[in-house]
Amino acid sequence: MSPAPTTPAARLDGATLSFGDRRIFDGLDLTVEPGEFLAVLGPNGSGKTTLLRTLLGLQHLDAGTVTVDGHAPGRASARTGYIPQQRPFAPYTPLRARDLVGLGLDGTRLGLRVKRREHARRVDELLERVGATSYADAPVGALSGGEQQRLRVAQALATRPRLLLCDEPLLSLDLKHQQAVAELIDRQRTDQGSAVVFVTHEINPILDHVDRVLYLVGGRFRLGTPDEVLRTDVLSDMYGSRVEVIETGGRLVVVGLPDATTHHHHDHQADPGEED
Ligand SMILES: Nc1ncnc2c1ncn2[C@@H]1O[C@H](COP(=O)(O)OP(=O)(O)OP(=O)(O)O)[C@@H](O)[C@H]1O
Repeated sequence: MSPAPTTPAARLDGATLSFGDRRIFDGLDLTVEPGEFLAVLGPNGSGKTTLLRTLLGLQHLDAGTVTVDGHAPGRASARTGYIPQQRPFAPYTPLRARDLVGLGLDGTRLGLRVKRREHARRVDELLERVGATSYADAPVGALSGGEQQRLRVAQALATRPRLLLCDEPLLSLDLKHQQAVAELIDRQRTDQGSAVVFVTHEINPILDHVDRVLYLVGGRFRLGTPDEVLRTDVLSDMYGSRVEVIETGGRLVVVGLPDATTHHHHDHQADPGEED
């Protein structure tokens, strides 16, 4: 049974969460419509990954509600695709490219388990979709970062998710691969109406695809189109100091961000498969 077309892909109502005395979300309301591309921006530690974990059902809120495609998030795993932050595979990882993509199908619930031939056909289709057919049988550890990332996209698309959660999927890719991976993700929403929630530090590679931006800073948020949010007055207000947004050659450059907001990573990765 497919849900009514108006069911939001994801919805947070009054989401409130603190870790100790650190407020991450305070009355966050967010509705992501099917087919919408939402970029999530903000400095280190502002709660971007925590937002994805909330939508995966891995992080409980102190108050407020969350639904994914109209259901509690933990119950929506087949409706949710997840591209985790990029960690390169170890050189001798005993998986071929096609095995990795197949894991995206195997992870679904028992009743949905597909027959072997259908499984192989679907893996081939996914490999082709991300342009990975030529290295389908290569060991994943031997592939370049960009090739590995294409496979992760294919894996996340395996269940034709209603909601695609992406945690900095362009990190450490060169410009060409950034564009290619961004386009693959974007195609999923235009072809199949998936909503995309895309965490990033760098808006420019996806600026052409983005419908709205959620900007998180210190427990506060702003939500709107890139033009509404990525502005000198809005960001200066959020950071509480002068931050300038300059547009140059179709790119947005943000100048004057406080020091603590330079790039850096946490390593609390989640495997949504564990929840099933
Ligand atoms: N389970 C947890 N327990 C305690 N603190 C946590 C937990 N999960 C996250 N935090 C803290 O909450 C804050 C937000 O973390 P989160 O990883 O969501 O930030 P982020 O915006 O994704 O940051 P980055 O850009 O550095 O990846 C951080 O200060 C982090 O240390």
